[in-house]
Amino acid sequence: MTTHSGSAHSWNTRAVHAGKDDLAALGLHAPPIDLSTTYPSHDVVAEAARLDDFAAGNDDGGPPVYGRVTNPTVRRFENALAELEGAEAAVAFASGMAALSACLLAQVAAGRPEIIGVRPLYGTTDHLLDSGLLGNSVRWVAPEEAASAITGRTGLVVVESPANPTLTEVDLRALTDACAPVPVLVDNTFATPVLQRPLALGATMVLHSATKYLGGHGDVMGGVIACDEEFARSLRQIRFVTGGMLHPIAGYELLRGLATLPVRVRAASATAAELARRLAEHPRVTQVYYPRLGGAMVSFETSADPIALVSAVGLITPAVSLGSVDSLIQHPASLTHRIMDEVARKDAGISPDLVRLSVGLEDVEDLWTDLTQALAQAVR
Ligand code: MET
Repeated sequence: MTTHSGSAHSWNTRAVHAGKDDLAALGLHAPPIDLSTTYPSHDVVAEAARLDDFAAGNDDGGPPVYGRVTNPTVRRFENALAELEGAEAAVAFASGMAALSACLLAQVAAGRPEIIGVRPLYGTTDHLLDSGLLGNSVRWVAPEEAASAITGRTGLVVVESPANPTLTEVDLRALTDACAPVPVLVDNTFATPVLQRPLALGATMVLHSATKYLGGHGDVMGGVIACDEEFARSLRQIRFVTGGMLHPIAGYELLRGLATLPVRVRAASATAAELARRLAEHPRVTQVYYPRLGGAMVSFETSADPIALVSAVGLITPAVSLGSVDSLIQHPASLTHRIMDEVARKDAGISPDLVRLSVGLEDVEDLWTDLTQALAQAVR
């Protein structure tokens, strides 16, 4: 029997095959979707033992017991994403926020409720940390101050790079070296494992809003943490009791999305880089933000009316979210980062003039035509 070994093939090849290596032997091509909420067992004693094991956060790949606890289709996506991020394990949730919440709850429950946050972060992430809703506290610091903010009760350093919405980049290697052994969680949603694998740079956990590039088509919501097996156990324990499990259909769609992730990200990034270059020369654009790392997100400040600009697009869709095959544009101060108060937004460097563009797979000339006509219309 021919099998695909993780080490024998390139990363791009693994993006296509990860999580599916057993399919041919099963006589299948597409991964099966298991929608069972419960699983029959005539061996109550064995079933009880498995449930105890799941409650302790273990998942040995054996038979499931209940759909809130584990699911074979979701497990395929978790295994694939873990492989692509270079992690021992991954734990999937119903959304990126559910995934982040599980990380916070795990650290709060372990008696390490102090979080060190590096701004900017996605607005609701910032709000979750700042509000202390899950029993945590937060200290906001610049990356180079993070290590000196650590105490015996620090549970996590939270950073996003490139960051939502300013695309600010952090030297992850320097940050993780300085903060060790305190765990560093990197939100890798914008970069994706195509452009950056934070665990190889010393991060402890990688967070994805899988809704974005991993899904890639704007039709599936999910979140996932890639980490070592020890953290994965804590996260599964939290998911067991909070019920934030990813739906199996979402697991299927996310696994399907991974296969095209490298080509989607590279194609959209090339277009985004060109748009960033053109925007920098546009008379109504005062500042362009585009990561050194590349990627398909471009943000810019405009002397035009940013709200009118977002309303004036035709081909591009005025909407929050990102990472879809089609381009989306939005005004962070009004929408994705609205929940932060004005002082926090200022601290994060988010200007009221900032517009965030998620570049899709359309032709660059069509996108440029739409952007320039919208910029021309958007008078203050
Ligand atoms: C409700 S606002 C958000 C969604 C998404 N995280 C974004 O940054 O666009």
